[in-house]
Amino acid sequence: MTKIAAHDLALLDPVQMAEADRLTIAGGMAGIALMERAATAVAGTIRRSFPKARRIAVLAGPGNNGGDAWAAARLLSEAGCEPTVYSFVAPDMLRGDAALAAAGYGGPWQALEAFVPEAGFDLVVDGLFGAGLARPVEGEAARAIAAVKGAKTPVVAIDLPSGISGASGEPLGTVLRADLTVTFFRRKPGHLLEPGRSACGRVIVADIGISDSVLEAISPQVFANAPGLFRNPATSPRDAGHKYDRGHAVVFSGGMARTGAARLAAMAALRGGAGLVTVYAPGSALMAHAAHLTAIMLERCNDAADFDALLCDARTNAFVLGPGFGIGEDARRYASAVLAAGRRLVLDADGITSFQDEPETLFAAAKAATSDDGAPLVLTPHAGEFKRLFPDLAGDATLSKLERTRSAARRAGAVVVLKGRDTVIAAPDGRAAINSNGTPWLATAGSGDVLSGIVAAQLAQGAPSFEAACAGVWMHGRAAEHFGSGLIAEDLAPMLPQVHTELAALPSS
Ligand SMILES: NC(=O)C1=CN([C@@H]2O[C@H](COP(=O)(O)OP(=O)(O)OC[C@H]3O[C@@H](n4cnc5c(N)ncnc54)[C@H](OP(=O)(O)O)[C@@H]3O)[C@@H](O)[C@H]2O)[C@@H](O)CC1
Ligand SMILES: [K+]
Repeated sequence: MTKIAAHDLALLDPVQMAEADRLTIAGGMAGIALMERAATAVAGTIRRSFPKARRIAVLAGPGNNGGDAWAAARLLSEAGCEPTVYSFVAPDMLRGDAALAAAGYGGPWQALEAFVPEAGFDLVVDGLFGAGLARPVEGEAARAIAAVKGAKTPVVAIDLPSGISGASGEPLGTVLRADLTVTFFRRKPGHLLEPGRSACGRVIVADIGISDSVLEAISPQVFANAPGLFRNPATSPRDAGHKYDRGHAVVFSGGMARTGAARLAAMAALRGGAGLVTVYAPGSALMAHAAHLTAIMLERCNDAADFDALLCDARTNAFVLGPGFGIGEDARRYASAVLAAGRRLVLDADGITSFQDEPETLFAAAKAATSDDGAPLVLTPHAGEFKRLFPDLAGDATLSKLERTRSAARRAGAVVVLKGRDTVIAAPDGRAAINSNGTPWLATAGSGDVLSGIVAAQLAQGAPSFEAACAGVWMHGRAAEHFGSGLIAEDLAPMLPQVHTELAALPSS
């Protein structure tokens, strides 16, 4: 992972953002100057995105989010708009920079109680609560938010939609839904994690003069998932490349009636960039596979003896176990053998469920196999499968999806990909990424099988497990975007060449 690219993708929680603020002020910039720049970004975005908006209701809270709102109201007024500020507290109750911003305004304002969105406003600006949201939004603020929801007026949120936690994306009391959110310096996890992401609308990140160098001190570990986080080896094939340079992925198949999932994963592994792909199938399933597979190879794997013989081929370097495999002892034995042989493993679906009663066996095998190259195991659970391996984390309502996934990765000694609209990828060393591409059509049968194959392809090509998982999740989402509406799982792998082409066209980092 290159430093600069990853820094562009860093997500800062409210504590880290406050530290960025503190370091910037300690470096000589006045707090009010930062607020003024934030307000300039908000007012400028409004003028560009809503050029016809004249009558603007500006809701201002008790802290610096409110301060941004007062300063933006002044700038909008100077630009010829007609803002009215509705303040949560009497302006003489404001402190610090927010008090200075309110004192500089001089236009019309009223108490928040007087706010009725039906009063002919073209736009509402939400400056009630941002990073400092500390408890559920109730009372007068909740009433104002409900009134905004009832009206059809567009909403621009400052930093975060009020009621959304910047750290977790979770709602705290009544939540405002914005059409556009202007945040500062870097996005926050709450802009990508649901339901925060949906509440934000479009997110614009404004430069307010905080230097990238503060990130060195903060050393963020959470990132937005995007190509800057990974390098796809398939996009830079060596001139005289050999198929073995791109690795040999193996997909375990279930029995005769359940072979489709393995083929979906296998085709995704091949299209995902693995040089060779083989399906290991029980004897009963060989004919079904033979009738369908062409570029993908097939081997009989009936039992441990077959598997031990197959493992002698040291070129097989990345395995997928789970899709359509069946739950039980075979899955546990093969998974443990793959890890013990120093190969890398994507464990999905039935493979995960097979360890429901003994997760510690899996975690111990993953840790024992961890080397300087990092964690050899990638787990790709959906929420239900996650609960089977980590019931306490799944049931802890105080944890965000991000915290849950990071804790699971640490405990398991594995990269954990907790799937969903806001898939979180976490490594045992604390790094995490939040994915935001893809379409609702990805929620379709077999989609997860395809993901496990794409991740295995990146492992086969030698990508470290965290980067492989980030790349796989991103490519999977992007393939769905390329296809568009009506997607079924079979449509994903054929879209991967376009995704490779796109990745290859990006400037190398
Ligand atoms: N950091 C930066 O670099 C920059 C930050 N900037 C801006 O500052 C914002 C952060 O400001 P902030 O820290 O003052 O927090 P903010 O969101 O205004 O809320 C705190 C206030 O709300 C109150 N309160 C909380 N929850 C409540 C509830 N449910 N119901 C009622 N009250 C509640 C809380 O009260 P308390 O908990 O203290 O009793 C306190 O009074 C940030 O989002 C961005 O817009 C920019 O200017 C540029 C640079
Ligand atoms: K806000």
